[in-house]
Amino acid sequence: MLAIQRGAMQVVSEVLAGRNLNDALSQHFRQYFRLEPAERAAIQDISYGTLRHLGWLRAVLSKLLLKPLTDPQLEPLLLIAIYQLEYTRAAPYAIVDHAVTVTTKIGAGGAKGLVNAILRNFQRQRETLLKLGERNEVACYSHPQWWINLLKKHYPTEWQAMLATANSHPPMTLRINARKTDAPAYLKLLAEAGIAAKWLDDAAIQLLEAVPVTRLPQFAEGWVSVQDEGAQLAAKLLDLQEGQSVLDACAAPGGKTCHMLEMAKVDVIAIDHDEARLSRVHENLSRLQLSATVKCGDAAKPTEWWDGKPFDRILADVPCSASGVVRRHPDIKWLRRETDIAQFATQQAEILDALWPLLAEGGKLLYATCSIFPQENGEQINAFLARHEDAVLLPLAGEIQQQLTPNARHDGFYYALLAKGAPPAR
Ligand SMILES: C[S@@+](CC[C@H](N)C(=O)[O-])C[C@H]1O[C@@H](n2cnc3c(N)ncnc32)[C@H](O)[C@@H]1O
Repeated sequence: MLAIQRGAMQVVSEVLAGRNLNDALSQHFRQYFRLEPAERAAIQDISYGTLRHLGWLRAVLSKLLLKPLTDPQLEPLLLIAIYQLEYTRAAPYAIVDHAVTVTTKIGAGGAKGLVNAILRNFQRQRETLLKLGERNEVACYSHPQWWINLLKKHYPTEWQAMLATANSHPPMTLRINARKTDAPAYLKLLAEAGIAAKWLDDAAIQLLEAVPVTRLPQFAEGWVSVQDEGAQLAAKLLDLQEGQSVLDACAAPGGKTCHMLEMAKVDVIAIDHDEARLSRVHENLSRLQLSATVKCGDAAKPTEWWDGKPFDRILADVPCSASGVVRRHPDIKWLRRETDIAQFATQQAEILDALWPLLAEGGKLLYATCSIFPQENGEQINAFLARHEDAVLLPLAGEIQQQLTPNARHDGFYYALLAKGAPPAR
């Protein structure tokens, strides 16, 4: 357990210093390449869990500390150890003993007694500490206060359920490649492989328990991809017709690009401004045996990459707060600042305004975010409609709500389908 605790401590410490959780984990696994798969999985689980429950864990720690910690490494070590004591099945004595040993290994041996005392006090005072959330919303919901306040304001009846969902484990959902098979046939393959699953809708199948993709039948052959059910709506809402030209303006890692190509014979240009992330688009296209034109470019500056031919369909899956997918990325809620929301909204408006002239008359643009904050969603689209007289907001097919809030089936998403017509005569 030493390598596990030390690893989780280092990863959580990096995130608390401002680093993205996935990057911190990948870097750790590159550096400690001899870790066993089970050790990697445990480091990942403890890091995710600690960040999921960070609000409560920090409240507990501050209650147990009589004075501030002098060594910055001790906070993440104590947080992950308290997380393990409360949420994992590891033996409590081993958690405490190993945390004390890690204290020495990281050169903080002088704090061994303190680490031991805090963890033992946690065990003794657990019942009282569990009640910390009664008077402290950050401890109760493990989200920053500004985030809780925004949800209370915009979702007065749903906010508590939304925060609870954001702290839960996300479902693993598959998208069946319609060019290779269909959902009923793939469900049979899953059953034969001993993987329990249920069919949600169209191409979406939810696994009852997450498995590594290498266990999925025909994954390498491109029969299936991992994609949330909410994300699978984008390609469906675009109403694609054979032969259309489609721009996917913020495409990486290519989940929606590939879904569009699986659904219809269309010509897709996939743009993203992040060269490194574009390699994932190439990988996905290649595994699924699909093809698109992939270009590195800034969606807000089309003159740098657009050949002047209007598109029939545009998908603007814009950068956003990602507040609808926090259960998949629990670092997000701690790394975001309230002021980031307005910055995202400005960036999104720039992208939308820059893409609108690229849409053919009669064409459709789908604006998408994985955010639950109205400033990036409904308010953004209302402001866009006020600026563009030739834009019309269309109802979504199948009476799908524009704002999807996260639930047991899908993550939080927002969709607005805009059609381009002539501006009204004056
Ligand atoms: C929500 S993700 C897109 C997910 C993708 N559509 C999918 O389904 O797999 C947003 C993407 O926008 C890209 N991005 C952000 N700002 C951009 C810009 N100005 N121009 C182009 N891409 C941008 C990011 O690099 C990121 O890959």
